[in-house]
Amino acid sequence: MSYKVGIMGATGAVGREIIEVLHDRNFPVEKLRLFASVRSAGKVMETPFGEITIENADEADYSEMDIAFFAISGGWSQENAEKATSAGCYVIDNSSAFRYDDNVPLVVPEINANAIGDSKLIANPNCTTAIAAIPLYTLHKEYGVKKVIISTYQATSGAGAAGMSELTEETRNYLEGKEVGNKVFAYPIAFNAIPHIDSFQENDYTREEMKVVWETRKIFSEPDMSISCTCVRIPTMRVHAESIVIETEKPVNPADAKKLLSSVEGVELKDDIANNVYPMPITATKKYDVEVGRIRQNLVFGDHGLEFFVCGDQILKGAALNAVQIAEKL
Ligand SMILES: NC(=O)C1=CN([C@@H]2O[C@H](COP(=O)(O)OP(=O)(O)OC[C@H]3O[C@@H](n4cnc5c(N)ncnc54)[C@H](OP(=O)(O)O)[C@@H]3O)[C@@H](O)[C@H]2O)C=CC1
Ligand SMILES: N[C@@H](CC(=O)OP(=O)(O)O)C(=O)O
Repeated sequence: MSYKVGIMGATGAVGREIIEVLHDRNFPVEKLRLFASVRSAGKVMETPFGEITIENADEADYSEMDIAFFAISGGWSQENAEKATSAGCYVIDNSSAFRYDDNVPLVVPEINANAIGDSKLIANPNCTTAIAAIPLYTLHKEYGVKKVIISTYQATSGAGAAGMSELTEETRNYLEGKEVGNKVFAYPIAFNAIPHIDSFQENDYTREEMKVVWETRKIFSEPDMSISCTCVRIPTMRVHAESIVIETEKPVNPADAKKLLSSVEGVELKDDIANNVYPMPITATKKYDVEVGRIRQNLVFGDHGLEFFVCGDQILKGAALNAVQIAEKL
């Protein structure tokens, strides 16, 4: 069995990576179609599947596709998902448009693949959420996680291809002594750290921070889990890093937690401080597994608390890889 696959937003940071992951994982593709805006329509893209001419996403005929990966924007997904699913096409949506809809499964396959059921529309989680999810869920199952506090260090590619270009251009401007500006980010990103990702909410958290709360609860089926997050943009190209503190129901110790996490699919334990081994964006880049390390007993919660650091390629596990894993489950 092989499938007719469409990628909507194929020229973007996530779309490009979906093409690579489909090829790398030998997804059974009968025909691959690439779609983007009218600006890109007609251009030819080099892919591991050969040269493919980009089509206008607004004119897609979904009856010609079995699965469509949506990687454009929330608004575009809102406008087009129904058209696709009613034509019999499965939609795996990378945007936040449907994640909080009770009728749409929000899936990290290693955790809640069974939530897919017979839904034609499946939401892919926020990247910060997806990267923390597997180590957190593993510890939750074993020790019962009562409270979670996360601080993030998020890469510019989280803001798409334009975010990466702004980092490169503004770093060059800075080093050449030229005026430094900003369009994608709220302030110049070069040599900076900006505690502001997505819009501010009524409770003074940002929407990115609240996504971690809402989505973790939904994926874990734990509607009351106590979670708080601070999201910060830093001048890296890709990979989101997260410092995570948990309080647990049962006593927990770092040695047992390391042993547990070392056996989990999707996690690479990088924890050997004697040899300076720990997670970092430069080692986690283009890696499917999320790196986990710096695991230690938390000083505040004592033997009922852990503190650790994760680094995950947010274009992969936070978007393209997770989306393709959902397609594999389908
Ligand atoms: N970057 C990340 O780490 C993550 C992103 N996501 C989500 O994935 C989606 C895509 O993000 P990302 O790849 O980063 O974004 P990019 O800005 O890098 O890419 C956007 C893509 O959408 C296309 N596009 C833009 N406007 C339109 C339009 N009006 N009609 C049709 N196509 C259009 C672009 O085509 P063209 O080149 O022709 O302009 C491009 O292919 C978003 O919903 C984002 O929130 C989710 C998790 C992580
Ligand atoms: N907001 C994330 C990336 C992203 O697109 O997330 P979402 O799919 O939840 O909008 C970041 O900027 O790092």
